[in-house]
Amino acid sequence: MIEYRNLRVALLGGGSVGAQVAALLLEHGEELANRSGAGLELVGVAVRDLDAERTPAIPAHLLTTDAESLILGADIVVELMGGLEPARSYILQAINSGADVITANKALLATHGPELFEAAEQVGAQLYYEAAVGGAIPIIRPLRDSLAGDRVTRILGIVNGTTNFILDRMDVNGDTLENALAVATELGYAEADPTADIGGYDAAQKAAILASLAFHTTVPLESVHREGITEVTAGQVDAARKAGFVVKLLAICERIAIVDADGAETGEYGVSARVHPALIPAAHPLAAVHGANNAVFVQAEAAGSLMFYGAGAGGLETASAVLGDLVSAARRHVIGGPGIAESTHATIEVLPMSSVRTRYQITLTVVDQPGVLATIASLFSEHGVSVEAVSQSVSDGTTGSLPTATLVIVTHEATESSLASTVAALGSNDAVSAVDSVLRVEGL
Ligand SMILES: NC(=O)C1=CN([C@@H]2O[C@H](COP(=O)(O)OP(=O)(O)OC[C@H]3O[C@@H](n4cnc5c(N)ncnc54)[C@H](O)[C@@H]3O)[C@@H](O)[C@H]2O)C=CC1
Ligand SMILES: N[C@@H](CC=O)C(=O)O
Ligand code: NA
Repeated sequence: MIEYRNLRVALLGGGSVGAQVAALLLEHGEELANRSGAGLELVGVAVRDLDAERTPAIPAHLLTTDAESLILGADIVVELMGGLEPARSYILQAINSGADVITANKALLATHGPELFEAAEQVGAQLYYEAAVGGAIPIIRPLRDSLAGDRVTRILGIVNGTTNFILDRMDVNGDTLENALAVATELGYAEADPTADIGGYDAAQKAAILASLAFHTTVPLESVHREGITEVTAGQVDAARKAGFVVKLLAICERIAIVDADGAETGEYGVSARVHPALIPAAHPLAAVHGANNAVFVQAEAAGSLMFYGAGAGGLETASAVLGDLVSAARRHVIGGPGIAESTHATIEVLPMSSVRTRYQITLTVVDQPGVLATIASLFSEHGVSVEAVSQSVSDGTTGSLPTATLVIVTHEATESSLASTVAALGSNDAVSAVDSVLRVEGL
């Protein structure tokens, strides 16, 4: 057996991901050393409760509640506790003591990423975070390295396993959001506070990370438009299926040409990042992403369209990405030299949601009488929204003594602001009994 220099690995957090990382490190130590050129010695696991049950179990002699002492003297610190504090302080402590850091903590990176990257750059350390987006799927390294010579134009992805699992169960099994969330939590997919998942916060954090990486800039979390799945109804999921669509929570990061007041392109670009439920055609590859899987489409000027697909959540699956980062960190230690700084040289304007253009499906209950369709169509055109398709079906209800009908309208691309004013005008028009649903349509 080859004798390698040992690197001391400190693990912070022994939960769904941490316990799996510890087990794989202990089990595959020799193989990892052969791949890295250095031994990866797990010197301890900082936990909150020494007696908590863990799957798989972590040997008791490795457990400690003293994270700060564990970090001292570590060559590599793996942060898998989650949350902003004390994770941020521990990572800064690790960096400032010369350790490389691996984290899966997208909440922390999306909130304090620039501070952490700056601290790492100052001391020549490296911060690795493959597990923070798309779980096991390699997506950070492809954006950071493989596509570093290309120009990314758009990312369209399913980046939250829990919400994809829930929407899938609502669609395929007719499950409720509450039931499906309980199962996702049991399976270790959900965040410690699952509001982060269903409220779209987790996906927004990932969108901020992806947009920053892809466009070589810093996209603050506050500028990511965020809507979760709590307003998605079983009726919408059902209607979508019947109309040949599925509802997915999407993260969309785009490079957008900036236009002047007359709509002419100025030659400048901005970026936008948004997370919201959207309809996608049933034949679209993203529609076939089931369960807690994730998929990220990347479009780049030279490469064209690429798709990254696989397990987006789950302790063991996510541990795979952490182990990959551990091997990278160990190889870097063997070679020596400073870490590679984050590429944020392009300071690009982050555009507001109002300037995003997309297509919409609007479902209305209207009074079923002659001339209504013409009234509705003229409302759309008055607000600069072009209608692509309208379908009408008889509804069971009445407004006063008048029968009602359901109209499903799909628009051509329009700006959010034009759509918002159209919806407001529809809502206050006498012919419209109710605006039942407004969903964006992607991937057509
Ligand atoms: N579970 C998953 O599928 C994925 C999780 N992640 C991220 O990985 C990280 C860990 O996630 P999970 O393992 O699922 O969380 P978890 O809640 O199962 O585990 C976190 C562990 O850290 C411990 N901990 C929290 N604060 C601590 C403190 N101050 N001192 C010592 N220990 C502390 C907790 O007791 C718990 O055992 C999070 O940042 C999460 O967002 C990323 C991708 C997928
Ligand atoms: N809670 C997250 C875990 C992975 O990032 C998810 O459901 O995707
Ligand atoms: Na990943």
